[in-house]
Amino acid sequence: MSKRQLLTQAKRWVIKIGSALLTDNGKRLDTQSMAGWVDQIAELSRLGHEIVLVSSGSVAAGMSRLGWTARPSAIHELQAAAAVGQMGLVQAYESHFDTHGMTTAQVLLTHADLSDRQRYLNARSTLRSLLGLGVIPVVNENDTVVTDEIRFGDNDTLGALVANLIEADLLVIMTDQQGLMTADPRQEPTAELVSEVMASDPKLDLMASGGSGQLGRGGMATKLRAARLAARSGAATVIVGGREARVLTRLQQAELLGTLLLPEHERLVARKQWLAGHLRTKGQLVLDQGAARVLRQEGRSLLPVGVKAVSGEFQRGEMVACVDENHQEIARGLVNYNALEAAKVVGKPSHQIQAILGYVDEPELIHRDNLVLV
Ligand SMILES: Nc1ncnc2c1ncn2[C@@H]1O[C@H](COP(=O)(O)OP(=O)(O)O)[C@@H](O)[C@H]1O
Ligand SMILES: N[C@@H](CCC(=O)OP(=O)(O)O)C(=O)O
Repeated sequence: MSKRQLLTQAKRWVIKIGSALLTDNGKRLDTQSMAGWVDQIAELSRLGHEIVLVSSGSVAAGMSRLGWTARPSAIHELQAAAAVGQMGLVQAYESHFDTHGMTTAQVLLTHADLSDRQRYLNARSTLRSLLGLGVIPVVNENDTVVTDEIRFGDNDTLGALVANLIEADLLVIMTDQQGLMTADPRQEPTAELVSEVMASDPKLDLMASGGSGQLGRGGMATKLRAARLAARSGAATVIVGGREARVLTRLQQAELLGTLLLPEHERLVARKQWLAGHLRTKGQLVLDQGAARVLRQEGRSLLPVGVKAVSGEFQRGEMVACVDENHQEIARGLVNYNALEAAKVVGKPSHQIQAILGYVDEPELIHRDNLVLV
């Protein structure tokens, strides 16, 4: 199977569109191109792919609405432009998606949001709910409250963080070059396109060391870093020229476009390695014999009904150990309920969670994707 078949099979895509591409010479939003990408995203969605769009362009759109011709350097002016421009940006997406009968949602995030556990979980469940509802989330940085990000314009990293957050299979970074080239094509006209490579390959650092274009901020270095970040949760990345005709649908058909950066491990393996190695356990769940057996032998999710006792203090999303009746550890995983809630629902069938807690987040205590056997 060609590696490009990965793209046809990738269920969940994060598509990042950079400033360099979105703005018509930095003067205004290129709404005609935006309409073209929206048409393709609508097509991908009809084919069963789930899409989160990460779109830059608020600063440039704001500059044009405010009648500014040069990008300001003062942070508060950039933030003001972004606040004005974000309105135009989401308006343009909303109206184009509407022609396909599709609904969009605006999600503004900061890197700090994603490093706070509770906010991370909230962002994750919001995005998952939106995808479940068939809505297209349109994500940008919350420029009103950030400083460095707006200065370095690093939506590439945001795209990768979103890919990690929703466990995407694929991150597509659309930019103004055809992909990652052997050198910055603005300086080296003979530079050639790299078609397929492992994201971790050290020789890429030198290739991507050139700066950015006039309008973009991050250049290739942030795109490479984003691909490596996405690879940590097992997602592949494609860096591709967004001006190429029907670029997204052609990628979906496994056509050789742009640069494919591959992860070392497939998504679930990468995620489980990360789970196993990175988190401390905050509590324990004692399983009955049946639950211990299905976890060990069939790799299934852990339901509350198979748990006899809960100990420790843990929050939703934290790591707990699953032990058998002899206190032998079987597995560990990220728990869907906090210690108090878990204590109330253990031993009970999942359909009773609603009646016991007054709400239900998930039917499992630990989903199998979040569970590693030890
Ligand atoms: N090896 C490379 N291959 C392709 N582009 C490169 C490379 N090194 C640096 N660049 C520069 O990166 C720019 C794209 O990044 P950037 O301007 O930040 O765009 P965006 O707004 O899409 O994030 C290109 O226009 C190019 O000048
Ligand atoms: N959030 C800001 C800046 C983001 C930005 O420029 O990022 P990038 O497209 O990666 O260079 C905006 O929407 O203009």
